[in-house]
Formats: sequence, C-alpha cells, structure tokens
Amino acid sequence: MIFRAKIKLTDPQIGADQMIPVTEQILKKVITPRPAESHKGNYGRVVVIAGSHTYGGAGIMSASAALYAGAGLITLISDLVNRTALHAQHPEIMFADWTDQKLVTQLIDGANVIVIGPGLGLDNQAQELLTLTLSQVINAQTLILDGSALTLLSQTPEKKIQSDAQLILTPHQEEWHRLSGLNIAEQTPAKNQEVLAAKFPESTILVLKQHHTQTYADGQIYENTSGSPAMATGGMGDTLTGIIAALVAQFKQPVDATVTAVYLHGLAGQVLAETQYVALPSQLILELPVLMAKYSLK
Ligand SMILES: NC(=O)C1=CN([C@@H]2O[C@H](COP(=O)(O)OP(=O)(O)OC[C@H]3O[C@@H](n4cnc5c(N)ncnc54)[C@H](OP(=O)(O)O)[C@@H]3O)[C@@H](O)[C@H]2O)[C@@H](O)CC1
Ligand SMILES: Nc1ncnc2c1ncn2[C@@H]1O[C@H](COP(=O)(O)OP(=O)(O)O)[C@@H](O)[C@H]1O
Ligand SMILES: [Mg+2]
Repeated sequence: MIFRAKIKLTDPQIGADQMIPVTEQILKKVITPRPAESHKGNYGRVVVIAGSHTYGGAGIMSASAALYAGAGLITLISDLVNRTALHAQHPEIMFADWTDQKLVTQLIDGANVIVIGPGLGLDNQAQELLTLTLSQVINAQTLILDGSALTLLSQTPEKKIQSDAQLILTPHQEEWHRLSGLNIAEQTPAKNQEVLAAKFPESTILVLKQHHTQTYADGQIYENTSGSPAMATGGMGDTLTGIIAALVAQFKQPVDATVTAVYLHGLAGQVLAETQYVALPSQLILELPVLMAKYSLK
C-alpha cells in the first residue's frame, strides 16, 4: 500500500511529515500491459499548445515526451517556425500553425488531453490561445496548464479560474508564487491547499514542482521520492507535461496518472544520473518506454 494518511483540506497543522510518499509501487499499480486488440485511438489524443518563436524547444520537448510515454496520437500546435525542427526529430507528431484558429478549435475539440503553456510566451497570441482553450474545453477533457499559461493566469489574480475540464496545474515554486500570492517561504501544505481551493475548481490537481515535488489532489498531498539534481536543466518541466498528458490519456484516472508521471519522470532522471552528471530532457524521454515496459510486467 503506497498511499497512507488522509489529510483534511482545512487542517492548519499539515506538515511535511503528513504527506503521502510516492514510491515505485505506483508504477506497478498504474502502468498495465497493452491489450493485444487495441489501436492508437485507445491510447489517447494529446494536443500540446506550446513553443513560441523564442521557446520552440519547450513545445517540442513536451510533445516528444508525450510520444515516448505512449500517447496514441499527438499534435503540436505552435509557431510555424517550429514545424521543420519538430519533424526533423519526430515525424510521428502532427503539427498545426497556432494562428489558424479554426484548425486549433477543431484539434482542441478532438483531444482527450490538452497541454498549454510550455514556452508559450506572454504576448497577445499566447493570451488568445489560452482564452480560446479555457473556453473551449469540456468536462470529458483534461487540461494541463504549465509555464507561460500559469504566468498569464496570474496576471488576473482577482479572477477565480472557471473550467469544465479536469485541470492539472504544474507550476514550479516561482510560478506558484505568481499564481497564489504565496512567496516560497509561505508555501506550506495548508496554505497551498487553501489557495488552491479558493482559486480553482474543486477537482483541480496541483503539481508543485521542486526537489521533492508535491501533488495536491482530492484533499491529499503526495510527495514524490524519485529524482536527482542532475535533472536541474531547462526543459525538464516542459518534458514532465508531456509525460503527464500521455499517462492521463492512457490510464484515465487523473490523480493516479499524474502522481505516476511525476514518479516516472524522476526515476528516468535517476537512471541517467547513475552514469551522467547532468540528465538532459531529450535523453530522459528515451528511458520512458523502457521503464514503462519493465513496470507493466510487475
Ligand atoms: N528550451 C526552451 O524552449 C525552454 C523554455 N522554457 C519556457 O520558458 C518560459 C519561462 O519559464 P522559466 O521557468 O524559465 O522562467 P520563469 O517563469 O521566469 O521562472 C524562473 C524564475 O523562477 C525562480 N524559481 C524559484 N523556484 C524555482 C524552482 N523550483 N524551479 C524553477 N525556477 C524557480 C527562478 O529563480 P532563480 O533562477 O532566480 O533562482 C527564476 O527567477 C516557460 O514558458 C517555460 O516553459 C523553459 O522551460 C526553459 C527551456
Ligand atoms: N534538484 C532536483 N531534484 C529533483 N527534481 C528536480 C530538481 N531540479 C529540478 N527538478 C525537476 O525538474 C523539473 C523542472 O521544471 P521547470 O522548472 O518547470 O523546468 P522548465 O520550465 O525549464 O522545463 C521539475 O519537474 C522538477 O521537479
Ligand atoms: Mg517550466
């Protein structure tokens, strides 16, 4: 049994010792062998809206991570300048120009999981894409908000975020500072729970990234135990968004899938750190299918 104590949303005394540690058992529980009679449509349609002119790599890393973590069909919606670079690396991933609003709307409508934010930037185009996405998603979909999308949301702090979709937020501590108003020293479990409940729909999952990432969901807090300082490289969080998207798309239960994705990401980093001083995101994704095969066999 991996998950222990239940933590009440309102408990002001919640401390680090009451978090639920996540271990490799979660991989065995969630990652299951693929049924022989299945096809790409069974493993989810993921759309990644990411990667501006300046931060093209972020979109490519997110979409590539979704590919290696097993999503059935993936489309990167991005600045047109990123298309050739994407296809030079991963022709398996489809591409759409993010200025084509009709196509973007169709792709969002057809997706099971949408990622928005890695390297999105903060300009009008980015804001329009975020507004369109938030208004377009429905309750059968999962929307993962990361990077620039979180920074854009924090520019209207008075507004409670409304969305019918299952939301997953993946801020690092500074992004959570901008969103929550809590500086890093104030980011205690109780305060984080309080702000999450006040500003976001009840089902929202918060993945607060750090050395031992904390996932807040259903009134509980899961503390990740995998990972390595070798992972402290730009693009590592962009990569996590794709892994979460792929696992939600395949294994459906969003809390389990998210906690598993965070653990798997850290474990892949740890595997690289056994022989490397630094773990690059583009190397980390190569470990994912290997680890997933290993743990699916129990
Ligand atoms: N190759 C690409 O295309 C890449 C594209 N990217 C995209 O760029 C966009 C901007 O994202 P961003 O994270 O780089 O910048 P920003 O939001 O200003 O935050 C940095 C500030 O936060 C602070 N900080 C505090 N705690 C922290 C923590 N635990 N983890 C991390 N930071 C922490 C930190 O503190 P300091 O370094 O000063 O100590 C600093 O002051 C975004 O869309 C992203 O997806 C990147 O992924 C890189 C590769
Ligand atoms: N020292 C560390 N130990 C474990 N994980 C780390 C460490 N440093 C960074 N990470 C992980 O790397 C990722 C960094 O995310 P983020 O800051 O959003 O990166 P980026 O935006 O550059 O892609 C998070 O998942 C975080 O948990
Ligand atoms: Mg980031």
